[in-house]
Formats: sequence, C-alpha cells, structure tokens
Amino acid sequence: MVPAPAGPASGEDAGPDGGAERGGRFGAELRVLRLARPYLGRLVGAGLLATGTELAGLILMATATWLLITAAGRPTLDTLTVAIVAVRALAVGRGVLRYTERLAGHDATLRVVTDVRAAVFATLAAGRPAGTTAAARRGAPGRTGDPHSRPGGAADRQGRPDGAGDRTGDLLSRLVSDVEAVQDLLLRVLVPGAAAAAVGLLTIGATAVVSPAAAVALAGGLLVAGLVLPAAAAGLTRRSAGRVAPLRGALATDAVDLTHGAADLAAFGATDAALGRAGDRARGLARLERRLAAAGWAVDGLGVMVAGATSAAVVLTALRAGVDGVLVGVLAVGALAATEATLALLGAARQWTRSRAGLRRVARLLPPAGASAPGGTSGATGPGSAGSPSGASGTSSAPGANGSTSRSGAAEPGGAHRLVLDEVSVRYRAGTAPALDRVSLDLPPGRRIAVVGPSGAGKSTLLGVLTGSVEPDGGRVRLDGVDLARYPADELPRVVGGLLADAHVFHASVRENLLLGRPTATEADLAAAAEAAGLLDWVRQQPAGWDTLVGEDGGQLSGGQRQRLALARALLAAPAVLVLDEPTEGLDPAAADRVLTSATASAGPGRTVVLVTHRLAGLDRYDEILVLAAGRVIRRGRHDELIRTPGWYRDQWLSQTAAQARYPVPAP
Ligand SMILES: Nc1ncnc2c1ncn2[C@@H]1O[C@H](COP(=O)(O)OP(=O)(O)OP(=O)(O)O)[C@@H](O)[C@H]1O
Repeated sequence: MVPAPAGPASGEDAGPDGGAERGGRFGAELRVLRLARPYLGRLVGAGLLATGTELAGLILMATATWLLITAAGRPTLDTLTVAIVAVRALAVGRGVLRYTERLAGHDATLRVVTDVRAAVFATLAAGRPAGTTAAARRGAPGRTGDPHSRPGGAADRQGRPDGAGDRTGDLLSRLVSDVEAVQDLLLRVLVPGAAAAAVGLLTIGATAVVSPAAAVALAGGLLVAGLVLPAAAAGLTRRSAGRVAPLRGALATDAVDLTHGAADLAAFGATDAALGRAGDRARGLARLERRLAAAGWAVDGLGVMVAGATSAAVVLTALRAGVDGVLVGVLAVGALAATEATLALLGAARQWTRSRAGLRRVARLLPPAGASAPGGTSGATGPGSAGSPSGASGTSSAPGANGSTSRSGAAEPGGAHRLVLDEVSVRYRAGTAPALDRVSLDLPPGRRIAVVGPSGAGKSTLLGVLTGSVEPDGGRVRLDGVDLARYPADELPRVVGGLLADAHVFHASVRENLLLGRPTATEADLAAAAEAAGLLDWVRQQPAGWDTLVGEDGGQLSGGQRQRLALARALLAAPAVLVLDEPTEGLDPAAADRVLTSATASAGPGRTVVLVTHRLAGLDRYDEILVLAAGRVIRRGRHDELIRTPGWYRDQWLSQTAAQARYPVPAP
C-alpha cells in the first residue's frame, strides 16, 4: 500500500531516526537554510521590502484617518495638501513595494531552491542520502536515481518505521513537493513572518511615543495575534495533517489500484466492492476536512475579533491617558492595521506546519554541515556520472581519490583504490535476521571477487554496502582508509559503481543511455562497451543505430537487450571498483557466459571487480569466490578449491554444467 504523501506516517514525526532533529528542534530548517546563506542579502532585501509594504499600508491608513478627522475641523489647505499627497504617495508606493518585494523574494527563493534541488539530486544520484541514519540510508534510492532500485527498494525511504513499499510516482512527486516546501518556508513563512514581526514592533514603538499605556494594550493584542493564535493554527494544522494525510494517501492508493487494477477487479467481480470502499473513504475524508476547516475558520474569526478588541483597548487606554482625540483615531486605525498585519503569522504558522515533514525529508538528503556538498549537479544520474560539475565538493577534500576520477565528468578508468569491509552486518528491520552477518572482505586494486549463493542470501545487500547505498549496522567499510559514510558523496560513484539490481533504463536513445555512464565517451568507447556487453550487433542492426529509442523503462527492448544496455553503461562508467549485480540476468546460459567473460575482460587487469552471479561458468578467473547463505559467508576460496569439496557451490556447478551439456540434472 502507498503511504500517505504527508503527515505522521510520512515524516511529520520524523520517523524513528529523527534524522534532521539531530540539529535540534529546528535542525531540518537550519540545514535547509544553510543553502540560503549565499543569498542572505537578497532575502534580507525581500524582508525589508515586505516590511516596507506593510508599513506603507499602515501609515496610509493612519494618515487617511488623520486626514478625515482633521478635515472635519476645516484646517488650512496647506495642511490638507501635504496629507493628501502623502496618502497618494503611500497608496502608489505600497503597490510598487509589493511588486518589488515579490520580485526580490522569488528571485532569492528560486535561487535557493535550485541549489537545494541540485544537492538533493546529487545525493540521490550518489545513492547515498547524506546525513541520515542507517534506516533512512538503507532505503535510499539507488545510484541510478531510480527509487525502485535496490537495495532498499521498497523499504523505509523516509526512515519510516513500517517501511511500506512506495510507488515510484509517489516518491518522485513527493520529492518534488518536498523541495517546494523550501520555497514555502522562505516565501510564505520567513519573509512575511519577519515583516509582520518588524511592523508589530515598530507600531508598538510609535504608539509608545504617543501613549505608553496604549502601547502596552497594543503589545498585548499583538502577542495574542502573533503568538497565541498562530500556535493554535499550527496545532490545528498538525492535527489535520496527522488525520487527513493518511486518508488522502489511502485514497490515492485506491485511485491507482482502481485504475491499474481495473481489469483484474472486473475479472474477479470485485469492482463494486472496491468502488464502495473507495467511496466510503472519500466521504470520510470529506467529513473530516469539513470539521477541520470549520475549526480553522474559527481561529481566523478569533483573529478578527482580536484585531477589534486590540483597537478598542488602545482607544480606551489612550482616552484615559488624555491623548488628543485626533491622535486617538489614528492610534485606533494603526492598531487595527498592525494587528491585521500580525495576523499574517497565522498563515505563516499553518504553512510552516504543513511544510515541516517535507523539509525534514529534504534535510535528510542534504549533506550535513562540514561534509562534502554533493550539490551543483546538472543532470548526471548514472553510475560514474559527473556528480558536481559546479565543483561544489564542499568543505572536505576527497580522501584517496588519487587519480581515478576527474572533474571533467568522465570517470576515468584505473586508479588505485582499496575497499575493505570489516565484520560488516546489516539488518533491515529490528527483530529480523540480518541480511549480512559479520562479512569481511579485502578489495585491493585489481582484485576480482565473485559473490554467489541462494536467493535472499544477501548478495545485493553486500553490493549496496560496497557502493554506500546501504549503511551497515555493525562493522566498518573503508575506502582508502576513510569511512565510506564520510567519503565525499560526489566522488564515491566514480570510485565504486557499476550495474546494480534493477538498473533504470531511461526513455532516451541507446547513445544517451550509454553516455550517462561516461558523458565524454567517444563512439569507439560506446562500441567497445556495447561489444563487451554483447549489444553491439543489435545496435548495428537497428536502422537508427545508436539513436534508437529504447522506450519508457526500456520497454521497446527485450529483457536481455535491456540488461546488456545497462551493463554496457556500467562498463563505460568504468569506476575503479566495478560492481556487477547479476549482469547476465535474462540471458540464455551460453550468451550469459559469453557476456560475463567479455565484460570481465573489458574491465582490464587494474580494476577491481565484484560480481554477483548465479552463473558459475568463468568464475575460475576470479581471485576469490564468496559463498553467502543467510547473510553469512559459508565458504570462500577459488573456483577449483570450491568444486573439490561438497557444498552449495559444487552442487550448483555440477547442476549447471550438467544442464549445459544437456544431460538430465541428477536428482539430489
Ligand atoms: N530493502 C529491503 N528491506 C528489507 N529487507 C530487505 C531489503 N532488501 C533486501 N532485504 C532482505 O535481505 C535479505 C537479503 O536480500 P538480498 O537482496 O541482499 O539477497 P540476494 O542474495 O541478492 O537475493 P537474490 O539472489 O534473490 O537477488 C533478504 O532476506 C531480503 O528479503
């Protein structure tokens, strides 16, 4: 089922990891606002313009009031003229100020949002959500940026306790709206909030000059309008999010299930029942929303009453203090206008409450303070892609990135990197058996390791640990002596990467899909990679050649062609440590063995290769084979050693060679 797009189940409670809360109660906001630092001047400018707009409105009302009251006493024309000109100037000025404030605010905000998007995207592309805890990292979308890619596929992407499986569309649209929450935080919360606070304080100050007692009355009203009511509005919004969001999520699930599953529902005669359930849910949601909206309007109504009461209190205290009648009128209208301006905080509080869950999710995808900022990405998504063309590599250096990577965007082959796993354990959920149980592995440059074992043994999890998309619960993973979690996010994919499970094929041409692996690859490079992956003959047969479109998710390719394309892209990316998760899945045994041999050979002698495979042919060329079962290494050694001793590996080998020789497989 699809969890709610917002609300408690989707992060209002920040999940079990409390990821963003590590920076305190406002950790998520602070982490997001760090990216706003370069635009602080522009944001302050927008805040000043917003304050100016509110002040212009307030002074306009006060001046107009003064004008009306004074005009009744028939003052000299000069006096009236000044006030009339002031009213006109303020009326025009307010419009101009509002316009420039909107321009400046949006300009600054869109710049910040662009940076946030780039940072989030770079983290996703790296398959390593920055600054998150184990649960959230485990659920990170894979290196391809495809939220379905594993490990972590369906679980706990947002660090939620239940880890229910999300749909790709839900995740993507949630991610987009989460980033927009940053825009709301700046434009609808901080800028208007700061302006309302400034106008309130200035009005209290100005009132105090005329009558300190009236200023106290005004301050009381503004406190209620600016603190008590916004707190109530925020509380109501929180409640609403907590109760409405899960229902909305369920309704969205109904809509998707009813649409996608229409044929199956009809086939099983279950359409009416499903429609009935969805209808009940929709009606329940409507009832709840009506109740909550009524409560919200009650708070708004209270705001109007507070504005009136504040103005009345100011009038009474000013009269009692013997303030001149005209000024009392001006104070009354000024108090009304100031309270109304302060009531903007109601909207800001509601918006903030609504945005917090999204902000927390975004904050988890931003690099923590002092870490390498993965930002600045401009569209690279694949393994080995250019993570940060802007060079925003953050504050830390790239430890150990000794020559295998380049800022040009091309992942250059070679480079000597050592990856070491020390007693690494992974447990996806508390209370379940570990997916990896104290696995140790040394991968010096050039080493070739094959990982085999029955389904569910933990092979993909091991690759996830190597690529940094699954964070271990125990043990250490070090790349060139540096803890993998601290390795710069934009460097890692170019050092460790390759073909992960369920690699995404983009709705683009063969060439574009391949160039994702290495944007600077020449046609000869493409041909070499395609050849090694066994795709070249097919490409040459296509009328459009390299420009053949592959369809959405490679839908216009066969399963085998799709797999070869993904493999060719991984080979082209050529990271120093090449991981290959079932590169021959979907190929017939003979083709699988051919492709495996050529792919391994094309990696060259200096590159480390970690291969997960069900096919055992060709593994005699590997330095070590790990046999995994239930997360543990049950055997390890070279091919010839393993086939000499009884066990899973020998059984598999015998059965595969027998099947290949077209002999009946002996019964166990
Ligand atoms: N994202 C996840 N959330 C929860 N459990 C998971 C997740 N990914 C894998 N697991 C569990 O971890 C264990 C190891 O899974 P993994 O995918 O690593 O096995 P595998 O050896 O690659 O299997 P296969 O050969 O079928 O691909 C399995 O029991 C699986 O159910």
